[in-house]
Amino acid sequence: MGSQGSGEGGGCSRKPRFLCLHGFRTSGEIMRKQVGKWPESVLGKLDMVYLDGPFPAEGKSDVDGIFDPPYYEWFQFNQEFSAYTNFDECLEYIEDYMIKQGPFDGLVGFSQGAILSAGLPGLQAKGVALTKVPKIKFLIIIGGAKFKSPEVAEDAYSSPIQCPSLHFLGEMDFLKPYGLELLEHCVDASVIHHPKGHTVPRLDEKGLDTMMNFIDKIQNILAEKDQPIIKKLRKLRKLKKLKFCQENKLCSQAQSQLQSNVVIGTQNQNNDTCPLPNPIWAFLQPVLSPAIHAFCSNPSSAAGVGSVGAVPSMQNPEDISYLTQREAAEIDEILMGPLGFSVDQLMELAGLSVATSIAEVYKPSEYNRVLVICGPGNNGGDGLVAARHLYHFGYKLSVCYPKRTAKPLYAGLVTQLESLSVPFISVDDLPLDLSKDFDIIVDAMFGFSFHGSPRPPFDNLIQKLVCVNKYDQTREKSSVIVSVDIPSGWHVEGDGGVEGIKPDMLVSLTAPKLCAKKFFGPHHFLGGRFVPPSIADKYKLRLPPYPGTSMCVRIGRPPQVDISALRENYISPEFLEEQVEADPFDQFRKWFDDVVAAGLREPNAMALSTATKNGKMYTNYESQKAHELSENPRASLLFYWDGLNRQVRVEGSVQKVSDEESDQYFHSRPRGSQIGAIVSKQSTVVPGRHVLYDQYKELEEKFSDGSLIPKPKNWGGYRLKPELFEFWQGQQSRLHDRLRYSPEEINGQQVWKIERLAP
Ligand SMILES: NC(=O)C1=CN([C@@H]2O[C@H](COP(=O)(O)OP(=O)(O)OC[C@H]3O[C@@H](n4cnc5c(N)ncnc54)[C@H](O)[C@@H]3O)[C@@H](O)[C@H]2O)[C@@H](O)CC1
Ligand SMILES: [K+]
Repeated sequence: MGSQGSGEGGGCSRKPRFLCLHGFRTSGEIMRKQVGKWPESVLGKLDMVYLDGPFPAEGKSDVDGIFDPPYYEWFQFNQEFSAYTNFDECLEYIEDYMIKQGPFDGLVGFSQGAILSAGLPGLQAKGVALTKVPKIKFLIIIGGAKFKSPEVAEDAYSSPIQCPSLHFLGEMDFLKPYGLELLEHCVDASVIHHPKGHTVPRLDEKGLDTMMNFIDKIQNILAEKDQPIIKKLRKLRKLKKLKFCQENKLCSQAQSQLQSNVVIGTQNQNNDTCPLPNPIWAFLQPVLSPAIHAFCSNPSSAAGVGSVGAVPSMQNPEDISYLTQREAAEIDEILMGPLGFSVDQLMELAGLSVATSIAEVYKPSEYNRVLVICGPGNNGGDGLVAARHLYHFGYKLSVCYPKRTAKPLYAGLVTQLESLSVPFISVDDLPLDLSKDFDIIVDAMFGFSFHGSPRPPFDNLIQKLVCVNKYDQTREKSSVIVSVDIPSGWHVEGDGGVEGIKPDMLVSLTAPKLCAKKFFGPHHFLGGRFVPPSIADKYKLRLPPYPGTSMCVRIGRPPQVDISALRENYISPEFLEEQVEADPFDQFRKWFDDVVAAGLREPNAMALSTATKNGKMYTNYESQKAHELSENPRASLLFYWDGLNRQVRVEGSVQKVSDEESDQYFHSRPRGSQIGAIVSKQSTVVPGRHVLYDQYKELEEKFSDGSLIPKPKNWGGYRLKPELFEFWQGQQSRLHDRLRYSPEEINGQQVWKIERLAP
């Protein structure tokens, strides 16, 4: 009575298993043929089992002469379809089959089989049917509708259908209006529209795309459900990572800054990056002690104190969740309904994310003139907020907002911009070629509520943006287009190709929408850091974590760059001999204060470089620093402050500090760092991170009573006595400032000689 498909079970990559319920007075075999029109790329991904209805056809079949008998029916009904016969028997029959041949993940139904399939999850939830088999997780409904029997319908639709469902709606299908009613009742529905009538249609390109997305989605859900252990492990790993990072605060930014400079700072190796411990103040107060301490955990290797926490990023776009239009709107409703957010709040955060994403990629020194084009809805509101933040970040803003929304929120956003003297430009006053007047064009016209084709004046504005791409092909430095949430004019789910705007950057908000799969520009960012776990869980969102306190995170790989073309054109204030402090310690303190005031991370991070007697610098050998220092007790420290285009290099002689001093400093550090120093036998090979972590946990427990953590014997500090300073500041056209302070004796007095060096 049933006809098996190409099943295979077990494992996390198993195919979703569907029980297929055929149409009235047809059969499992006929349905197999009907569905057989779908390509192998679909059928090969599903395990379909075709079951015959329990009752032989009691009358003529519509497919008589088209498909061979026998024909079956699931239950019988009166003329109005309002009363059923043998319905309970039908339910029992299906349950019985599912017990014997299951488990099944979902149901595929056509016509009467579709009405039945779509009603079963509700009946199951009510405890009326399928009580002895696992919950139905997915539905594929072809030419379906709701039950007409009020009695059955009451049980079947007492709550919305929660499981993911895919609905086929035929333009010519007499059941289409009822199919739409059913659709309304489904919480997580995707739809394939087709031009045919009441039939199982072939899949056109668009339909195939929707089907593949649906299959992807259910496979992911199954993988999650089938892998609770892996999930737990992943969670555990995340937790461990978080904990470890919290206790080892050396920022990766400092690391990369240092690496990007001349001195390569590889922790534990010849050139160390280490946050300067508290005794830096000894250096900053030269009267007391003109020396720098570089504390290292192992005098035989002289290494840094922190650990480098990698900034998390989601490199593979395939690993990310994409939302349908419906899901995006639903999340919006949940956030602003039960979760208590207001639209102003979300808009502010969304707009800030857009501004920070832009600032991360396009520096105001190079891309200064920004035009924000705002649409009539919330996407336009995000644009207005982003414009305000960009203004404060140092960009020169203009806004085009042709269809203003008469709500206080929007009026407020406009007033805020007007008070900053940001010009509002009408569509007519925009130049023909936007790329002449603007470096960045922010497309905030339409977001996830866009439907159909753009109406005036947005049709023209979108056309203008399409032209920007064209004009710019001839220019050396092109203007860039940044789209907020969705490239305006694109269908939210990516249907119908992506003919229009081709943005350079897309900032997806909350989660990328399906159309973002077709974004191939160089910069895809995610913003809207307000999604609570309840939503992430409900929609099974897989999104990259935001690094640190950032409001945005890059999705996918950063664009490939031509390393030889990497060149920063620095803009810095004057740095003249006449203006600098006579004493390099004072000058250092001044710059250090600027760094602190600018809020740069880890201002005290530095690279320590040693040299052997013959002056050769080492970088990546097994740790030899202490050995080298004993051979040649000279070293150089490098402070690199990227945010201010500044760098200070200090050279001098190095001495070990007293054991008491090391001991005192060791115990001034957080207890986590103290334990970390014991655990890390610096520069020795470790079999895996877990070894360090386990030892760490063990010691943490041992010292959980607050007792004194003994300083490891081989842990101590070095003091560098500065003998030469070089202050560097990046300037335009690579005419950087370099001022060197070296000691000189004049009339028997030691003074600092200041000389400018060629860049
Ligand atoms: N949680 C969220 O989901 C958040 C969403 N936000 C933003 O809100 C956007 C969605 O906002 P809305 O729902 O207001 O919708 P949109 O901003 O996408 O656009 C809706 C407006 O566009 C008009 N429109 C639709 N199709 C059109 C067409 N073919 N021609 C001309 N006009 C058309 C509508 O009449 C309406 O005025 C998101 O994309 C995102 O940018 C953020 O503000 C905050 C958080
Ligand atoms: K947009």
